[in-house]
Amino acid sequence: MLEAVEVRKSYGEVHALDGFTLSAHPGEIVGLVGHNGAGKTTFVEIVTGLVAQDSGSVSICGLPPARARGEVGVTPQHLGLYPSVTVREHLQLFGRLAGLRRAALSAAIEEMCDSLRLAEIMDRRSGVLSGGQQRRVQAATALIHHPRLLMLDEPTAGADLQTRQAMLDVVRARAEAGAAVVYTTHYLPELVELRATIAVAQHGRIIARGTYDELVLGLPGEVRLAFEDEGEDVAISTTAPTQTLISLLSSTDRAVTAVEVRQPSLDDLYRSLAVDDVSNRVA
Ligand SMILES: Nc1ncnc2c1ncn2[C@@H]1O[C@H](COP(=O)(O)OP(=O)(O)OP(=O)(O)O)[C@@H](O)[C@H]1O
Repeated sequence: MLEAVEVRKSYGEVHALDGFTLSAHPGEIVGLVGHNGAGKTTFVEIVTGLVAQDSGSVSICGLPPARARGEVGVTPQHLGLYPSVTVREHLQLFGRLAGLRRAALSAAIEEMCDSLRLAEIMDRRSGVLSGGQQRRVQAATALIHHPRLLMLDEPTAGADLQTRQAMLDVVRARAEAGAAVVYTTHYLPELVELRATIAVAQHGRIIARGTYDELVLGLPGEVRLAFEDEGEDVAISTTAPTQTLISLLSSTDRAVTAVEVRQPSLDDLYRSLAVDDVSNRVA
């Protein structure tokens, strides 16, 4: 579905992509993660045909990005809606651009209205919507034509719990229906919920690729206990936080006032891969 091999893109001396190789298969959700400046958005821009790579190849359903636009749905990181245009008009516009007409267009608008909970805002102009509502509209414009490849660049940034859940549900449903999805995020629990595979980007290349179990399971999380007495809190780094908590609770006589269980996070993953937080390598 999506095959990108050794893609390079520089802006002056900044190597935004420096041999970026990634594929996504039908039905697969690839969680693309990495520190700020790792090259995620640049990759999304190249796959969606907004930016041309300097070298390397990108193919979508066997076609280069410029000829595969109809196969791709994209939610850019920065919202790109027309402030004076209503939600309904956005969906009509994007649906028509994708070739939907009459009954098929109406059915697609209805589907987006239901799955992304847009009913109450359909006739409001996008400029007056909240950030989370705008995120849902943006997602609807990307999904309306059932593209075979979804490029979703931090689609839940700033979204509340309800919006996030609606978005995750619809993305998972699209993957189950056979779409390939590239989903960038800074939030690991979303990828767990999406049952995504994970690709870690650093300095414009993918440095680790695998399932959650392969990359994250087994990394240490943390258990913390606070006590009623004046004694110190206990904090233990452990690969089995829940079991550790149970055994700590059953082995102490002190009165516990608070417990905290932290599962491994993306930062733990980056640490395990020795990913540094420095932006880009410069020539
Ligand atoms: N149009 C541009 N002109 C100049 N430099 C750019 C441009 N677009 C991206 N860059 C640079 O390329 C590098 C990669 O940026 P990119 O936005 O792809 O990172 P990212 O992984 O998406 O980061 P974030 O998590 O912050 O969104 C950064 O150093 C950025 O400053």
